[in-house]
Amino acid sequence: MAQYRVVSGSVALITIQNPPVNALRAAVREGLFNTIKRASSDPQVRSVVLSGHNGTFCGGADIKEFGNVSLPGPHLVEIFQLMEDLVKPVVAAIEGFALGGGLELALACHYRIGHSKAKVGFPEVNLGLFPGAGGSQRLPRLVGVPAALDIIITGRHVAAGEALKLGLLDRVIDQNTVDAAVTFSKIQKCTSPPISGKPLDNHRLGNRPCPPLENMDAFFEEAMKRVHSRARGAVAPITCVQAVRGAATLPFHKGMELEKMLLGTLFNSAQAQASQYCFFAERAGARWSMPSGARWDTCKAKPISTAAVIGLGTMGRGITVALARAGLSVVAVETQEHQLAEAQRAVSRMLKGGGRVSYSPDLQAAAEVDLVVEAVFEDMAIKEKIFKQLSEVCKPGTLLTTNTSTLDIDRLASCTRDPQLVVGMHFFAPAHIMRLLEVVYGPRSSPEAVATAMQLGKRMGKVSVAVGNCTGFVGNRMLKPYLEQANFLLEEGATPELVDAALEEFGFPMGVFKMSDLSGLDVGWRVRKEEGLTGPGVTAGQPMRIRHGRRYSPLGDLMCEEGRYGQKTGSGWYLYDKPGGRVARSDPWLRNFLEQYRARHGLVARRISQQEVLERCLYALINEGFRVLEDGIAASPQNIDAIYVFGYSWPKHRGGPMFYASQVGLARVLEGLNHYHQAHPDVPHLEPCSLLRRLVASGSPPINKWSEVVKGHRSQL
Ligand SMILES: CC/C=C\C/C=C/C(=O)SCCNC(=O)CCNC(=O)[C@H](O)C(C)(C)COP(=O)(O)OP(=O)(O)OC[C@H]1O[C@@H](n2cnc3c(N)ncnc32)[C@H](O)[C@@H]1OP(=O)(O)O
Repeated sequence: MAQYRVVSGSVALITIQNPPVNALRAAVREGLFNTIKRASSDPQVRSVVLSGHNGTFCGGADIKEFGNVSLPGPHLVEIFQLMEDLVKPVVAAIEGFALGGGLELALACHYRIGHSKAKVGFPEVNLGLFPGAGGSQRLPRLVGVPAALDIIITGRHVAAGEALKLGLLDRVIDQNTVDAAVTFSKIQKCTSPPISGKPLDNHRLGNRPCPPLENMDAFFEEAMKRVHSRARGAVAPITCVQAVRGAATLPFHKGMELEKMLLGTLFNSAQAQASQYCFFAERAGARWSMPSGARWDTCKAKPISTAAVIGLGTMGRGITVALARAGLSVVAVETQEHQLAEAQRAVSRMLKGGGRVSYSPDLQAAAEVDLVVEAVFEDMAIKEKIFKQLSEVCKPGTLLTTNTSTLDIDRLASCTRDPQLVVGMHFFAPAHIMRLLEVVYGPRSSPEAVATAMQLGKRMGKVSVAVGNCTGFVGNRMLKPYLEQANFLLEEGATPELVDAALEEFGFPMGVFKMSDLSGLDVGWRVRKEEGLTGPGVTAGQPMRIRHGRRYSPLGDLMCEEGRYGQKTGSGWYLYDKPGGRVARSDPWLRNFLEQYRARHGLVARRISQQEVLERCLYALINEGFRVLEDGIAASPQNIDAIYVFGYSWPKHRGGPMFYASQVGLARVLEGLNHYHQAHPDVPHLEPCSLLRRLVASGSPPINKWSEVVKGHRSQL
């Protein structure tokens, strides 16, 4: 766990060994504690080098241990103090990553030498924590308060070059880092009078004062304001500011006491648990499986080096950029000449002149590629035609994928020669930025096709989740009842402002109505027309607020009929200063419109609380999530949560909808749904799904045990 060797005659080389990232689990902490003591008392040893096995220094504390009430083995703070106090120079040899507790370990060393490709950082804030093993106190003393606060609050990875400039690293080298650190440590020994300890004092960060900061009060006030407005209810970023303020104002030992107290408030908090759950949910998608039993570890991906993107609207352009950035050679096809020229300019701008992209107005240009992503207009007839053509044009074995967000993958597959080569690759806008990729398999998609799309997602840096084929797949299927509830709430007396405020306070960056204005109200309108819910498909005399015997809200359709498509037309649920404007203002027209609508339909507006908004919107969405599990469309609640956190901006500190349901308590969610369904019996989305009932009847097991209940439940359906 921590290997000890004496090298070069007098250097104790301590190597952390805990693959894959050398996380500091109990046995590693034990090993570090013992080897530091050994180096201290070994008369042959004059200096110490600390390194990580297999090219990674240390990925920090072991997140898997965090569920424990008290962590076993020696505490990191104790180990780091022992190391800092050592009277022999200690040098960190940093290759790969030094993150979280790994960077705190390096800060407790007297010197830090990094490889030019190394990355350091404090990502704890993403786990609902902050650097609570001395990092919040030592980093500001080394690099100053503003730089330290930025690193701690953002959780970003700092490249070696920047770390050198900040003074976080003493040297950056391109050669073998351990060898360089060994040589460096011996020089320190030669220039330092032996064993007195005094010459190292300036390198013990705990002994140093924080570099002074002018206008400190104003600086921290401003920082706190910024964090409050961005944190959207997350507590960890606020604690980061409090801890760094402690470093700037208190002596080290007092700062450490404050750090301990603050960490105590976060460590087992609901937000920390939710954020840490997200860490593992993000990675769980890679271990995909299909109902056929095909799995990630038994299916091989096809090699892909060339791709074609068909259709260069906003999505197609983003997809082209994402593929090119992943190193593929891309043919971008758009039949409309003016759109092609515009897309070429936009893609070049985004790629800043890099990437291998060629452009063509002709589908024939896709003849030789390994994979196609179709990203044309969301219209089944057009897509079917393109898939037929692609099937004739492309070389045998080309994977044909579609970016459709709702349409039937299997229907598209049936237009092709090789339906097993067809899968969905559902990107999220903007496609070159948003992390999520839903990889949708149809009943005939081959495991190899799924493996290839998943592998490509990984190359693009996406969080890829394999899901089954149904209308809307996982994400949009669950979104439908959420949007529906928001519209019903408007009918009953709420305003877009009230609904959005509740959701934004919950932690979404944008409420549902601001989000609809951003994406364009016409998108859903077109889908509803295709589904025959509105437009010419609706039979004359059909009541406006009922479809297929269920409650229906035509509000979105009426807005579109008024030409209010959202930001793009300058008005939607809100008013904007111009078409394309971004700042939403309340619109008196809308208030009037809603009043008239309610009067026309005999609806009496009532006061609606934020709690009702949250419960109806979120519980309806969660209920559909249980149906998705029940139908086997998603393989696990973790997959659903990853989709929501990385594709729909569900707040990470709430852990995704299914995790949130487990935190609220399944019985309470069930009770809420029962209550709202009784009040609205014509809304099937509010009727609790049978899997939820069964989970509650099974005693509401923790989320990692749901799969057993799901299996039993599905076998009986
Ligand atoms: C008690 C004291 C309290 C506070 C002080 C200290 C707190 C901390 O240190 S919290 C931990 C801070 N560190 C991190 O947040 C780093 C987390 N890891 C990563 O960001 C990445 O893993 C990486 C950048 C280090 C490497 O990325 P990559 O090469 O893409 O690998 P993976 O992310 O797929 O990870 C591989 C494998 O390792 C598991 N893992 C990674 N880090 C940890 C960890 N710190 N603890 C436990 N497990 C870790 C990860 O889950 C992957 O395994 P699975 O595929 O099985 O999930």
